[in-house]
Amino acid sequence: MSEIVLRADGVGKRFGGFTALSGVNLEVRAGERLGLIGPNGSGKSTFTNCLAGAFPSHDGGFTFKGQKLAGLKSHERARRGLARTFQLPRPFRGLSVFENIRVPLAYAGRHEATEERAMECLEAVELAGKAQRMPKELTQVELRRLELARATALKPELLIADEAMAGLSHAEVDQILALLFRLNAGGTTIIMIEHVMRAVTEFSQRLAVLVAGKKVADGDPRTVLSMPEVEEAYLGR
Ligand SMILES: Nc1ncnc2c1ncn2[C@@H]1O[C@H](COP(=O)(O)OP(=O)(O)OP(=O)(O)O)[C@@H](O)[C@H]1O
Repeated sequence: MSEIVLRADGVGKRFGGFTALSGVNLEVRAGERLGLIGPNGSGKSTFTNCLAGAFPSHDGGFTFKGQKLAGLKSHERARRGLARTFQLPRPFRGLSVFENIRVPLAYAGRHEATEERAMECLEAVELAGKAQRMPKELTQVELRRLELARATALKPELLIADEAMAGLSHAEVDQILALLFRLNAGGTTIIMIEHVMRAVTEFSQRLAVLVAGKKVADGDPRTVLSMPEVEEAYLGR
């Protein structure tokens, strides 16, 4: 079995008096494809934000590649190999597709040829042909592909894909799935947060389920999805 790349230990987060996450433990192994699911408002994005360093957790913490992440800012976590996509893609609207990838690479201070790496990233998401276009000229699925290129430009070891497929057609979901499978085959560990159940079940080797900020299940997807508490909470049966 491969080594544990990420460990969450008792992660908790409150917003004022509201507890959004409570005592969440999770282990992810190198190269794994994990689906993190749960109903709206169950804490999936809050978990991602705590992990990525967008805001601090109140309790517990994360260990990534054997090192604690507490106190590290988002960009420091990114440099250590942790990447995430945003539910709503946030391209730099005033920059071309190419510059959207090149600029963050240059900012990250990579000494490798950033122009070549930027082009390689666009090729990987099949956007090389649109390198000189502006984000507003892209379709929804192309924006999601650009978001994936941005997130993976620094060759992360772990990618959290937060609802990368919301609102896409069946065929477009397949495009994103194929990209994520390809990234994983190249060695990237992936946590998929998704409401498109077909995609989650096709992709995930394991499922973890959050309900009201607590992890209620974690295991083989078929077993997890047939658990009565998961069916009741998640599928509303
Ligand atoms: N910045 C914030 N301030 C106050 N409450 C917040 C904040 N961010 C999230 N919450 C609350 O925390 C809870 C968990 O939200 P979160 O976005 O993590 O859920 P989610 O599982 O990602 O939902 P969805 O599937 O709809 O994206 C929700 O009740 C939400 O309203």
